[in-house]
Amino acid sequence: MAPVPANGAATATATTQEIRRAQRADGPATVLAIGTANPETYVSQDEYADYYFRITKSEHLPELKDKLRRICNKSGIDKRFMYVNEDVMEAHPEFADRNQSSLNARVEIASKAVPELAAAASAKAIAEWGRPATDITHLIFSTYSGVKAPSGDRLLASLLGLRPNVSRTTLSLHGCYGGGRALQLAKELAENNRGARVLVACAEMTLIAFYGPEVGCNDTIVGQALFGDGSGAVIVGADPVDAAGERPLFEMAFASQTTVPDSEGAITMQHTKGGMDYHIGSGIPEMLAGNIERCLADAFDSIGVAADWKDLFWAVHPGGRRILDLIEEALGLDNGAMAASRQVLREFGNMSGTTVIFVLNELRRRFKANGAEGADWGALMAFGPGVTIETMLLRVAAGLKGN
Ligand SMILES: CC(C)(COP(=O)(O)OP(=O)(O)OC[C@H]1O[C@@H](n2cnc3c(N)ncnc32)[C@H](O)[C@@H]1OP(=O)(O)O)[C@@H](O)C(=O)NCCC(=O)NCCSC(=O)/C=C/c1ccc(O)cc1
Repeated sequence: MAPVPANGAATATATTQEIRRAQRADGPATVLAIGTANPETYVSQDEYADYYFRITKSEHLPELKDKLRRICNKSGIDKRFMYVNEDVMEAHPEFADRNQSSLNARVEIASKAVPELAAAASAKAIAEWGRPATDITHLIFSTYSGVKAPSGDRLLASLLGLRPNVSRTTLSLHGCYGGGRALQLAKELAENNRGARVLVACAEMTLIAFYGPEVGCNDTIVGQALFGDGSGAVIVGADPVDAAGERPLFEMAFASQTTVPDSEGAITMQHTKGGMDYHIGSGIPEMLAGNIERCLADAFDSIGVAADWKDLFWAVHPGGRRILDLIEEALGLDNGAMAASRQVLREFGNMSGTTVIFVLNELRRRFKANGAEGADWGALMAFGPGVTIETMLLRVAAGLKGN
């Protein structure tokens, strides 16, 4: 057997197994940096019902406006950032009516604006990471907000000045679990490619699914009360290089995906000539609360760690206030356990797959403020169409300990 040098490079006579072993990282994937971005304009939740019915010229539907106001009041949201504003609606009045053809115009705008928003979040993550953008080896871009080919990952790579042989992947239509999916793939890439540095960028804009209210379509009212725009970026890599200033924030210990049986119709998304249609079933909070403990227990069993839910930190996708309430209840947690998720929901709303990265960022901020005292294991959970539940077990890493 030919020896493999200490730097991991295989010699010319090495076996394929030795080459394979040399390609793998030694340690687990870690989160090395996080960045977030939002469009410039935001709307306060108190004013949203008046604003939305005005810009979609729907004042003739006062009952629906009252319903939207009722849901906004119970949403746990203070404000949301959105690309769509009065100027966009002036320029594209057809966006208000989903029975008119508008998909082309939406995709035209989104195919530039969404990668630009992703570039803003990614640039912040790269600056925090401290290494040149050309050291990024893999890019995973997740969005459903208007896709065409060549896909947004190509534009994003060129906006950031990534190297020509960066290995790019776009994920689409994963809805609110896109961030969880992208992070799991980043973990696999980082652990299977020694030295890999994976940029995960998620960006969503409600532009693709923004239209006026319709009698009989309560999904639109619920969506209008909850969804916002944002982008989150994470740099993932194993075996952090101290000399390059890399300081790991979280270790990614385990990741899994679960599909809830008989749930196909519960959350759906589909492109139509008038944008993207979506359906949000009324029992989603109950469905998630009824399935989440099994996912967590299976994940911890897989790695042989006995966990008490009360001792974990939580990065749960805030799909809606009631989802957080029911999950906390199902797991027997205190009302403060999901404070990071609730804060992100309050400040930004539900930004689909991007939201969980904002929650991770908020957790990091909180840990930095208290030196990560007492924290060790945590769970990141994201949900979306399928119904799909993404679970990732995290561990606080060196970069969060001490101030
Ligand atoms: C904040 C909510 C919406 C309301 O709070 P509540 O404590 O349940 O309050 P109420 O029980 O008093 O309900 C208020 C109103 O909301 C209505 N409602 C309550 N969920 C529903 C319901 N899924 N249907 C249709 N009426 C409802 C409910 O019927 C009621 O109507 P009304 O009696 O006329 O006042 C709460 O139910 C909540 O957090 N629900 C979870 C929402 C949810 O499932 N989110 C996860 C899915 S997210 C997703 O699929 C994303 C897709 C997406 C797609 C496109 C994008 O651009 C971005 C994203």
